[in-house]
Amino acid sequence: MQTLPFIKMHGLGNDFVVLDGRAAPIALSEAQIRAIADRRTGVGFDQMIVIEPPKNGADAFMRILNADGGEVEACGNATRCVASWLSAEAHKPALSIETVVGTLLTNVNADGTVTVDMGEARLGWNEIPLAREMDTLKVAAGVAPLLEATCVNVGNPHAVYFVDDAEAIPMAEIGPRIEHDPLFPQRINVEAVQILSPTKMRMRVWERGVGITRACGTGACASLIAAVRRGLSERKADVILDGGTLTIEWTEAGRVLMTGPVAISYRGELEPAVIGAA
Ligand SMILES: N[C@@H](CCC[C@H](N)C(=O)O)C(=O)O
Repeated sequence: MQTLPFIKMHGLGNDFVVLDGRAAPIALSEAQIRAIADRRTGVGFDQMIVIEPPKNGADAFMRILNADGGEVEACGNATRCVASWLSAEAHKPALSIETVVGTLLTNVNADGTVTVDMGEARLGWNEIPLAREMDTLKVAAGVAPLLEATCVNVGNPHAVYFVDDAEAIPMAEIGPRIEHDPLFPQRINVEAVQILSPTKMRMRVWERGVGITRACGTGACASLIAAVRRGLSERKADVILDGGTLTIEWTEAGRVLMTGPVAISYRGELEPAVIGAA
């Protein structure tokens, strides 16, 4: 087995190993992904991204894998990172990137930040999905002090809890219990959100399949949408995460726009001993 080149990127500390599978397919088992995700013996990442040839005429397809090895539908920060990399390569700021749940439009802005149009949020109970019919605005589920969620699907599922003090929430303890609540048949990403003003909120996250991360783009989108639905926020606001700030807008037309910085940390090659660890 040969070495496998990768780029390590991050959006606000939400970090990614990005593999280029356009010229030759890359198929890794869940065990291999987990081995590469190991922060001591592998590289370490929140998500692994495999760029593949487009299936429907976009600029590229991106496959998204959580650190636990499971494939997921959406990752806002990784989409912005991939857009930045592919835009530089293609010498054009605007791209279309396919994912398993649809094609996303991206733009590298003049200041280097990247905006992604995450599409339309889904708010129906069976679109989150929840295990049984209920109003997704107020879902009685969770673990104290997170007891009533607003659920939003922005490609992936989120349970957003509004709190008085986000720093006081023991996310590492509560997050995994909510993630695995049977009400959420596909498990769920968990956000604790403190409203600071109608245009600013603080968000902490427990990511499905990963754990605590410094930022979650789709989580920031879900938080803004949940806050608008509850009358707590304007349609455009800054979401302050552990790793920095994303600007999120839910347009009147229903599109969800996310803007923020991206960075390349380093380029490297995965050794066969790591890839083959499984
Ligand atoms: N970090 C991401 C979300 C990654 C996927 C998530 N853990 C899930 O399982 O849905 C983002 O920036 O959106």
